[in-house]
Amino acid sequence: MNLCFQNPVKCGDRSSSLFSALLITSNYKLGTCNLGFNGRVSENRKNIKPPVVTVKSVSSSVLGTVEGTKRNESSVYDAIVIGSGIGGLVAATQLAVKEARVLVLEKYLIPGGSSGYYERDGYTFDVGSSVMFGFSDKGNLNLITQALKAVGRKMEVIPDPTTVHFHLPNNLSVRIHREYDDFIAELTSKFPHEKEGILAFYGVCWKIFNSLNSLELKSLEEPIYLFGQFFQKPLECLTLAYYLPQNAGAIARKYIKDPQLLSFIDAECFIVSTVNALQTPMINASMVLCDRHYGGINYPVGGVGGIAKSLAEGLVDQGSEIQYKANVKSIILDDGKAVGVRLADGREFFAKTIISNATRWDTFGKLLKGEKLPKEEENFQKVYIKAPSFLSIHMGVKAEVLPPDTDCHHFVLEDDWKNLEEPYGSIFLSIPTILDPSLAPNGRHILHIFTTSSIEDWEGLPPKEYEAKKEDVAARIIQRLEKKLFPGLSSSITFKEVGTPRTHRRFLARDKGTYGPMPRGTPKGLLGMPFNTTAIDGLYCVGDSCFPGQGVIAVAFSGVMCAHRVAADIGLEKKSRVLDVGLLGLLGWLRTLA
Ligand SMILES: NC(=O)c1ccc[n+]([C@@H]2O[C@H](COP(=O)([O-])OP(=O)(O)OC[C@H]3O[C@@H](n4cnc5c(N)ncnc54)[C@H](O)[C@@H]3O)[C@@H](O)[C@H]2O)c1
Ligand SMILES: CC(C)=CCC/C(C)=C/C=C/C(C)=C/C=C/C(C)=C/C=C/C=C(C)/C=C/C=C(C)/C=C/C=C(\C)CCC=C(C)C
Repeated sequence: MNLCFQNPVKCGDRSSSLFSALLITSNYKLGTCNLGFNGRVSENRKNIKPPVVTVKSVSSSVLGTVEGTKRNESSVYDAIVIGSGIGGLVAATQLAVKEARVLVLEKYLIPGGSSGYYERDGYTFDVGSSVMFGFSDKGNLNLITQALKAVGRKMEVIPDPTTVHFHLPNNLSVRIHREYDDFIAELTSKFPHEKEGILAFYGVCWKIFNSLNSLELKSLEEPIYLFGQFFQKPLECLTLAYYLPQNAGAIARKYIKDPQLLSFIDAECFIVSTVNALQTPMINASMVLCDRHYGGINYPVGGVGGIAKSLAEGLVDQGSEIQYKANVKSIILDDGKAVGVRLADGREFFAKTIISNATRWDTFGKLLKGEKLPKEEENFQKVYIKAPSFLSIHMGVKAEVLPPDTDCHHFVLEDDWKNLEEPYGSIFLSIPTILDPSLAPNGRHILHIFTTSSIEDWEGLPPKEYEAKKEDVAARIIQRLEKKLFPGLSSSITFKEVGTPRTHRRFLARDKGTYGPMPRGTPKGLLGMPFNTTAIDGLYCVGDSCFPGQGVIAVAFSGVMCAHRVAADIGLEKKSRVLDVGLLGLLGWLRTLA
């Protein structure tokens, strides 16, 4: 079966033929899905009409001056966002509430990217993760809740009592309880001789988390804000600066000696970073290892896809726009500055700033193809490689196959710790219907199973062999779960779709279907991770190939940071040119040390 990710209706034609057919090459009105110029729009923007772009020639050079393309004031947006993943949507909505005029261009039919959804046979499947950090009503780090609130949205959520149930070698079984004390009690019962080490390691995580939670989160590339935070919260900022270049594994080894416990901490890190603890930045580890107990993991009623839908609606309420089936093929440069984008169907749009939610590899390798790769991007690609993609199995099963009290999320690594980072070595499993039964027909559960897999394993196969291989690999993964967790699983399946790295590449437009950036060696914590500005004037990146990396809450933070930096650059926030030059230079230099 060919998996058609995310399509909420049916497996549809994702080509731009519809738009190509509609394309008129001169003086055409740009149709948008929704042009709701209502909401909090300033006086001088209230009467803005849908923009009219006069296009004399759609074949102007992507690399040089945009000859033959006339841009009038009203056709120029404050920002164009390429892609509507959570990173792109948060950047767009945060700018829109600052009264910027934003246009989001999404290749697919619905918003959300990896955080989208699709519906089949009465099931609503989350495309990606169902584990939502940052979705509580507490503190400063609930970035998903805050992003929705900024555009007047709130989703009903269901608290998850157990973040993950680990099933590990030597029959080590650990549940990550919502209550921190319950989790510590369970872990120390398995490793009583390491009680002090456990408390010390997770204690450092809390120190970092509490520092993060005390800050107002904005762009670390904007000096007025950053110096302001250092002035108001010097201890917390110094704590964060101290841990910025450090990794979780090295800190764990200061306190913990038991090799099996250290492997458990590797697994804790692997599920959020796809690498072991020695390669996982301590700030990121602290964020997830504590937020799950502080705000807790909360699942949105109706599925994860509702987050992106709500953000997209909120964006339109603010007077900005989103267009679907809008496949950006290139970024238009004018005298070295990013000024617009060109779509696969030939349409062009212009803006003061361009924000790419495509990965940095796609942005610089495809959307700016032919341009010399800037030094900063070369450095990024030296330090980070593309993490493998996933093989995903979305299934509907008869409810009775799950024992009572089954947890929602599981991580399975059966026999050998060495397999943790191997392709197909470990298995992630989410059963969101444990929390929200409305996602499946009565008497059924959803099982979303995923395991790391590389595109190289799936390329060059004729269609029949590709289909057969999908079935074969999926059957073996299902058998492993049947053996470890749910006897009778194979015979209880009522629906099954299998996606491969090729599916991820096709539907999420991510180079090699990558899950995100992964350090080539041992990184210096987060030091080498680029922020949002790029070497191209007017071009910004957002999403998981920006600081702080993979994860829905992480890309939400990158969206918040990006919006703040862009707002400062287009005059919607305070900025100091002199301080900017100093800070951006310093950060660029620090990255070269990573
Ligand atoms: N890849 C996965 O399987 C997976 C699974 C679970 C969670 N996640 C997490 O989701 C997060 C990713 O969020 P994100 O915001 O960085 O991005 P994203 O990949 O979720 O979204 C990017 C969006 O940009 C669109 N896009 C890309 N190129 C385009 C183009 N040229 N023109 C128009 N649209 C284009 C895509 O269709 C997609 O909707 C990461 O944190 C990742 O860890 C990923
Ligand atoms: C600048 C300089 C130099 C200095 C300064 C200092 C300072 C002030 C600093 C600051 C910093 C900051 C603020 C930072 C921040 C950070 C953050 C927010 C981070 C975050 C992070 C997050 C993350 C990483 C997340 C992630 C997550 C994830 C990935 C998830 C996933 C999940 C999954 C996959 C699921 C699983 C499942 C199963 C098991 C089934």
